[in-house]
Amino acid sequence: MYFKIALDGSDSLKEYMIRALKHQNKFRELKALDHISFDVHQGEVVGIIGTNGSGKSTLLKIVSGAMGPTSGKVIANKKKIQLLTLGTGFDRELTARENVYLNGAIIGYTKEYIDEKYDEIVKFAELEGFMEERVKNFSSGMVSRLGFAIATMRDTPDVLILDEVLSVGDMFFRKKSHARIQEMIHSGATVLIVSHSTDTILKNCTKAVWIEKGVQKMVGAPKEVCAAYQAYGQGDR
Ligand SMILES: Nc1ncnc2c1ncn2[C@@H]1O[C@H](COP(=O)(O)OP(=O)(O)OP(=O)(O)O)[C@@H](O)[C@H]1O
Repeated sequence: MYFKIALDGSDSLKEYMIRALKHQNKFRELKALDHISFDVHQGEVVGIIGTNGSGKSTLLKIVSGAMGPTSGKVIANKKKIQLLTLGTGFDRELTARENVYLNGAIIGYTKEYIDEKYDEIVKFAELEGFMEERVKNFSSGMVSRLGFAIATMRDTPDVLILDEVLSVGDMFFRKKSHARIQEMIHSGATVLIVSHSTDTILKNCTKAVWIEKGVQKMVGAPKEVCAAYQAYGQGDR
């Protein structure tokens, strides 16, 4: 997977467009993922680890179909895959209530579905009494709780992809969100989890994939893969 990175960044979209028309924009290519290949069987819970910028989120976006790879392919039933990331699709100028509808629509819920689930979402996020407040006045924990409640309110899909959603909120909310994710995992879904916590991988996963700087370093039992990753982190990188 290649990304085009601008070499001399424009300060505004207007400047970018003018440069584009004059063919003045210069780019370099960044290889974000290189020859990644692994199988995931039904019911497996696969943990993906790697240091910052290794390509984990890019991989999840490709698997979910949110992004097309430059080359290679993902063989999966795309209709039944759900990517769960937090913090996308919030407008801080809108109220929390408005954001439930906006964020829900982005995820693909209908208005009727959100109407039906609204009270449940507010209760799970523990934001009763705050829903008419603008989100810009919320703490980051409150925003994350709302995002988590919206994203996990639907029935579990066949393939569930979780991008760093297990470290949300304070310790009490984290316990609750962990239980919700466990429920989804144990409902028989195939799950892909990105996490920086090897503890999370060891507790939840049946297989682990370690990706480092876009390259697949290891695929195997979580215990072995996490041990190799930790040894790498402690040594010279
Ligand atoms: N849309 C994009 N355009 C350009 N470069 C991108 C884009 N998305 C990701 N990248 C680059 O691709 C590389 C991999 O990014 P990615 O977000 O997949 O890593 P990650 O392993 O999920 O990182 P982190 O652990 O920090 O969340 C990074 O160098 C990043 O800057």
